[in-house]
Amino acid sequence: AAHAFWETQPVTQFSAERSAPELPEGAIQPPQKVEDVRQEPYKLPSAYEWCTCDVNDAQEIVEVYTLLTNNYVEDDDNMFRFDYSKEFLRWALKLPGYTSQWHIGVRAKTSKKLVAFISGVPARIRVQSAVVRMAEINFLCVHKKLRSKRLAPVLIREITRRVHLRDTWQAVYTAGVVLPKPLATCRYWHRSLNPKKLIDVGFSRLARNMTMARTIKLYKLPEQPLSPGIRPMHPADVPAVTALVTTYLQQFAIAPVLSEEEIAHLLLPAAGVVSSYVIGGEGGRVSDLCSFYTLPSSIIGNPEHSTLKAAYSFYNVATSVPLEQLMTDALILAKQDDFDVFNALDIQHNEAFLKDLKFGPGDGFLHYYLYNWRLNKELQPRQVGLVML
Ligand SMILES: CCOC(=O)c1cnc2ccc(OC)cc2c1SCCC#N
Repeated sequence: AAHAFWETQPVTQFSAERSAPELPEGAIQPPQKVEDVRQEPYKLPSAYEWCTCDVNDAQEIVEVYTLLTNNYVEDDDNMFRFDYSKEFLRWALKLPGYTSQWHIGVRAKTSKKLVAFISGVPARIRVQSAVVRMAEINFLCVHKKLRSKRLAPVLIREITRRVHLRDTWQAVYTAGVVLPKPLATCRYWHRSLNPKKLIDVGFSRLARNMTMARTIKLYKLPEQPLSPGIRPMHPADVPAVTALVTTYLQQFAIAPVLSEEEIAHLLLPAAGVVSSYVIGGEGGRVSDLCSFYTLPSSIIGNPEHSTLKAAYSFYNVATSVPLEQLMTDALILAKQDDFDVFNALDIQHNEAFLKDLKFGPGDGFLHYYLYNWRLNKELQPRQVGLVML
């Protein structure tokens, strides 16, 4: 049944033979007009109704948080479940140009309980040389008790309809599962900052020839950053950081095109949400940037620890110091903020520092997908510049 759904969608099918000549790259569907888009919402099972979640409403953001913290993505061993905070969700869903029409909920008609959610935010994504207006689709979640009721395909069709109504015909999304057809398949790497806790929860194991004391020593970091002059980013840095990031992202096959407003929203430090540090260059320029976002996870069923404090590598640009040194500073700054682990995908230039900075490969993959855009060749992780929250 899952394949039946994806076979109806404008995505590259698995069956796409190594046809020669290859089908043309770019939009899969012919251009459509907004006035031809279906006006009515798709049909839900009779006990449920659509709603639009107002993330500015204190109560409604709590409902979205509660649904996700109890029912969103878990790792394969059900050891962790993402615990996106309310502040993080507001930040991720209120990107410049957002519309609450793309913050879609499903409620039980009787109890009015929120039982499912899917979101989209507008983005300009460059795919090779084409800059395409897209929706970044995220936070697809169906309550555990309503799984295999085929609600996810209805949520996907409904957000597609609402995205079409705003004259947007492409989307980008990621998933830990393989769907037709990955644009790129990336791997998570983890750098212990609190090795004892990661061993306590059973994520890491003590190496047979190592004591706990030796293991703690192995992951120990300096108290202070190595790069002279590294400091938190502040509003006056936005133009220079936008220039630095824009130049840096040119080299990747898929990357966001970010305005100053989007750089300000995404990168200006927000406690418990996103941390960004810069090294100043001459004349108000910024020569280096490192950033990471805060995404805790619930630790499922552990008597000793309930939450894992995880930092996720975001956008990092090194032009005046070695990338390894800049990322070591990111680790030091994350450790100072009491993070237990620093996570990074093998995208951007990350392969250059993962092993040397003592990251270990995770057992999870993150697949990137495009909706209604064909690329004839799968990308290598190092060709990916886009980080999805
Ligand atoms: C200690 C290393 O693992 C994680 O940080 C972690 C935490 N929470 C999760 C929740 C759901 C989940 O579902 C795939 C994975 C994790 C992971 S590993 C993959 C993310 C990264 N890095």
